[in-house]
Amino acid sequence: MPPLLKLHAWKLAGLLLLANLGLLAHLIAGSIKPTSLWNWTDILGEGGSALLVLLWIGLLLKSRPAGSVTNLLFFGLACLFFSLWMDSVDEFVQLPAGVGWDKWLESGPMPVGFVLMTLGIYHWHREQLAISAQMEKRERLFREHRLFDKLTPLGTADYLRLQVQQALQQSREEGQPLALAILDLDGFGRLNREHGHAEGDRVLQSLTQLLLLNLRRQDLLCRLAGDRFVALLPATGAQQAQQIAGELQEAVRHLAYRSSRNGERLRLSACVASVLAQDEDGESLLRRLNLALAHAKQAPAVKRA
Ligand SMILES: Nc1nc2c(ncn2[C@@H]2O[C@H](COP(=O)(O)OP(=O)(O)OP(=O)(O)O)[C@@H](O)[C@H]2O)c(=O)[nH]1
Repeated sequence: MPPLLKLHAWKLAGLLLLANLGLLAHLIAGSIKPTSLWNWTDILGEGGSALLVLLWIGLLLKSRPAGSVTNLLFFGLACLFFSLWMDSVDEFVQLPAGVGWDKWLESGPMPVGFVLMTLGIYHWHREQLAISAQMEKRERLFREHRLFDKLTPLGTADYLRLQVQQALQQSREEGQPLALAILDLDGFGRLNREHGHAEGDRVLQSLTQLLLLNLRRQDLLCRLAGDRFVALLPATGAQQAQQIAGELQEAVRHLAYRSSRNGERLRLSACVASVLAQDEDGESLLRRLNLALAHAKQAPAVKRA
């Protein structure tokens, strides 16, 4: 049995039974009209409408999950179908004068069907709103996923921008300082060329773990680009930020990273800088941070180390 019939067998059997009972009642009470009396316009209009409603019922049951909304829509459509079917039957069957029940069968289920359909469509609308709200949540989650780096478990530059904006607002509200520290590996391009891109990836992953280990719980580390990382340091003054940046630089210098090819030690070093947030927006704060790094890079290596 097709799944559609299996799921809605009772409903469909009930509709079929009612439609046949209606036909039977007409056949018992009346007689078939001669074809010369058939009104083809009515037959096509009413019979065609009944068939279309049957098609709607099929599409409805095929496309919707079983449940109360589907039932309301089904019974609504079933009433419309029954009315139209009875209307079509009296085009072929002549009932004796004085019979009135056929008018009830034709007109009675129609308004009931419209009421059920209205209720069904109203609940369908509410169901759609709930589904849309769920989709929106998923979409937000998906969008936020895109803000995370693929290589490291860190946020991207876009994520950093969002977090900096929020942190600036929070620091203003709480009257706390906010600082940013930046770290950029030295000669990473050369490391890539000499040891391969895959080795470079592993260096970035180890470096990420190292930096995270050396930061506090409240700090946020993001990967700004390539070999450049930024730490957002809430409730941190200029001096403390400088100290944290210096510690990160030291940690990188002491990292005993061994290449995966022959286990040789790859010596790493990094350039760091830090800035204290002023009364400014996130973009200008990040611009100042990059500028501070550019200045630090220009300083002689001996002075930096
Ligand atoms: N392995 C690897 N390399 C990357 C990735 N993203 C960027 N890079 C490389 O990182 C290098 C960064 O180059 P630069 O900005 O010149 O950095 P650098 O070679 O360390 O130069 P300085 O910072 O001036 O010392 C480029 O060669 C990029 O191809 C990545 O995800 N994985």
